[in-house]
Amino acid sequence: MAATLHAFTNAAELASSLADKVTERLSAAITARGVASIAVSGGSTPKAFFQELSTRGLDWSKVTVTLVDERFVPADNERSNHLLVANNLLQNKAKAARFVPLYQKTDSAEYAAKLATAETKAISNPFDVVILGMGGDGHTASFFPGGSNLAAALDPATPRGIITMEAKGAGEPRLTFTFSSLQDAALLVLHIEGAGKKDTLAKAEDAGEDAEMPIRAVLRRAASPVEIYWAP
Ligand SMILES: O=C(O)[C@H](O)[C@@H](O)[C@H](O)[C@H](O)COP(=O)(O)O
Repeated sequence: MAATLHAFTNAAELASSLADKVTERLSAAITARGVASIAVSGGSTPKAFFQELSTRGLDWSKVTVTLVDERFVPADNERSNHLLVANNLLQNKAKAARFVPLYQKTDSAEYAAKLATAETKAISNPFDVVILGMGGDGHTASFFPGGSNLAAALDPATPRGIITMEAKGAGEPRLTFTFSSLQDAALLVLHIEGAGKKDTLAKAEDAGEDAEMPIRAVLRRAASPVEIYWAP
């Protein structure tokens, strides 16, 4: 499906525009179905956007927020995406939203993935909004090049749900929604910032295997149009 680039002068302008777009989509879902869902990525890029979105006026009590992926660490660990979202998105008006974590206090990431799949099954699918990030190596979600479950994660036949991923550069074991869970969101966004990520995107848009730069699976095979939000 096609990708559209939305380029902004600076990160603040991008954050405000993306917050408006997401608010519009979530509000439309609430009007249509009475509920809305959004899955967001972690990392450093989305902080300003989360803070902007947290101030927007919509019926947050009807919104379920979850994560595209999570590090297998508890929510009080500084590497936790849950902590990032709690501190930057689930505040102000967005405090009223329901949050569904991926991390589960279990002995293994595999068992946590099983529990998280059951926990997240009830969230509307497709998602109303998915916000993806991208690493400099072309990973997105926890679809890392060389990842332990990369083929399964990117396989459109893999059922919706959470699987584990281990990879060099990923740090702890990861819990990630599969490609099939994310690729048909009503609003599918790739949020990247900086010249380096723009270069990575250009490389990803070139020929090559999806497995080499997993963001390619989204750019090439997502059922939904990919809205790329970029600022220098
Ligand atoms: O858990 C994570 O780290 C994210 O889900 C991951 O996919 C992130 O979006 C990219 O690694 C980009 O991270 P930055 O925004 O920090 O560059």
